[in-house]
Amino acid sequence: MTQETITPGSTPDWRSVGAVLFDLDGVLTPTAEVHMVAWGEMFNAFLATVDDEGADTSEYTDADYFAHVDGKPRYDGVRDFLASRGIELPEGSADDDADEVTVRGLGNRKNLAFNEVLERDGVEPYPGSVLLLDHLAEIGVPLAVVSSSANAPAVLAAAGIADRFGVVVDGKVAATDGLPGKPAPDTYLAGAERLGVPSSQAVVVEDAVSGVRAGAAGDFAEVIGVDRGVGLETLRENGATLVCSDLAELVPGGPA
Ligand SMILES: O=P(O)(O)OC[C@H]1O[C@@H](O)[C@H](O)[C@@H](O)[C@@H]1O
Repeated sequence: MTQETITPGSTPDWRSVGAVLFDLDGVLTPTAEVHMVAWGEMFNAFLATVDDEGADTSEYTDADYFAHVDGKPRYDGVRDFLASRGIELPEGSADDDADEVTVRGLGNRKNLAFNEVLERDGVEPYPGSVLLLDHLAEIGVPLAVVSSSANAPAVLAAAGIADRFGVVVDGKVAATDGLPGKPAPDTYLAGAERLGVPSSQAVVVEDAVSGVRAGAAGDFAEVIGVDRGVGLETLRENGATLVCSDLAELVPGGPA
């Protein structure tokens, strides 16, 4: 795979693509921002309670999100961030109540905050992403969503785009089927397989470092990185073969 940046007039040849596998949060909907706020509130409240000289309890920032949490399954994000600060908690169980101080308890706490915002504010898809979905539907390319989030079906429904995808591999599907989360390629490979398309003919579209790594670890035709804050260079360095700032740039004849 070679690396390119979208330039005016150079869009992928979508008619030769077997399928497109989209990440959701930050690619189709601006919900990465909702996740970021919910994680920040939860982690900073938690860090304020940590009394351990060996732990780094300085403020959790967006840089922590991009480095340790973005794109990963919920509890992997908690575990990886805590490890970066020298903090280890018991795992807990998936149905821990959100008050318990465990990896799962903290993840559940954040999930309550995320769902509160989703219910209160709703969500609109990125207009540029809808333009690309429209184009791909018009030329008949099979589409899947491959998201680490267990909330993906609720977000797709709230954004009014659920019916555009033949397959959704979300955090719950991955847990049920025992699929390792991003940065492992397994959820993307499962998306292609469920659409009945060889992965080598499928394109991955991602905004997170863990996600472009997942794409690069599979044998996909292309890994497109969309920069929503991670940075074009970082996306490239981690395996994106093509980078852009908005999916409208990938629509033939669209804004470049
Ligand atoms: O907690 P959820 O909704 O299952 O989501 C897990 C992760 O899903 C990813 O899609 C998001 O990029 C992350 O921010 C989020 O933490």
